[in-house]
Amino acid sequence: MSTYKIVDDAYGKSGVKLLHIKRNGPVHSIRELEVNSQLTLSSKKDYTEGDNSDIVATDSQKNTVYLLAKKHGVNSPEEFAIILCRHYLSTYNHVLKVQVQIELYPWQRAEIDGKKHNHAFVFTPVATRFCTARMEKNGIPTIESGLKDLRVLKTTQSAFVNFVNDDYRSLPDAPDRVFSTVITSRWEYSTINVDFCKAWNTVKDVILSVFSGPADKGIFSPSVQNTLHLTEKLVLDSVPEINYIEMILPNKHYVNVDLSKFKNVGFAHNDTVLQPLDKPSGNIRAALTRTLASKL
Ligand SMILES: O=c1[nH]c(=O)c2[nH]c(=O)[nH]c2[nH]1
Repeated sequence: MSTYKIVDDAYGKSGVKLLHIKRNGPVHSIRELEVNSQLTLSSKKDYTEGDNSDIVATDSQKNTVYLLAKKHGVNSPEEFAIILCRHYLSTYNHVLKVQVQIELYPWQRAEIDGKKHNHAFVFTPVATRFCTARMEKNGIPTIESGLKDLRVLKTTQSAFVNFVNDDYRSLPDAPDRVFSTVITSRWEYSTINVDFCKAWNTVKDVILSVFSGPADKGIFSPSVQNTLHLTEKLVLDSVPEINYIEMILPNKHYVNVDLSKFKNVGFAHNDTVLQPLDKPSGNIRAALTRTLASKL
């Protein structure tokens, strides 16, 4: 007869959306979040016996998100995720493990005639910020943060040459090409004593500066791989509380259009016309971690 063991289980509510408004006199600040909480219980009788007596309903988890936002406010998404983890573990003896994922909507304070507005905001999707907090009974929370959908493009200072030249190659060397990608990155903190908003902005700024270089001259990239690695190195150098970072860079191709057949159409300018390709894209990924000696 076969015997079985449940090896991985968690349940919760995903897509709990909330807008938190903090009023400081006439100056209002907002956080719009989407929260996903997942609990793992000590007993599996809900799965095996159909006994619901230990289940903190996913509907109650939704209520908890709203109630704790009202009670504690929402500072950074990371801090709010930790508040939720601690709440479940301290309120329910039989909750063994909690994972809270939060996505932050990219609202920015509006600027009117160069002045920051008291209570108007603009949706500015430069990049989406997200985080995950994980905590076990009697443990300490671990935090990972990240960004996604950061789409960038530069028109020069990128090359791709000297790669494998064999019967399968058709791509010519490209000493000067367009470099465009949609950046996803996630990183792990070695501590929760971090200014999470400052750290997130530092990572975003490092990513943009290694990709772009100085405003007038730019910075040369010999490959997506090398730019990815230099970015991760500078992130670990810039934020000591981060001990691991991973980046995924799809290489969004912009290909030449062959206009050589159109001999009778004159071109007054030496402009470039390229065709953006949706698919396929390259897909370059790597993670960088501190070696033991350099950990905090
Ligand atoms: O930066 C690049 N890395 C690659 O691995 C690769 N492969 C490719 O076709 N173009 C590029 N560009």
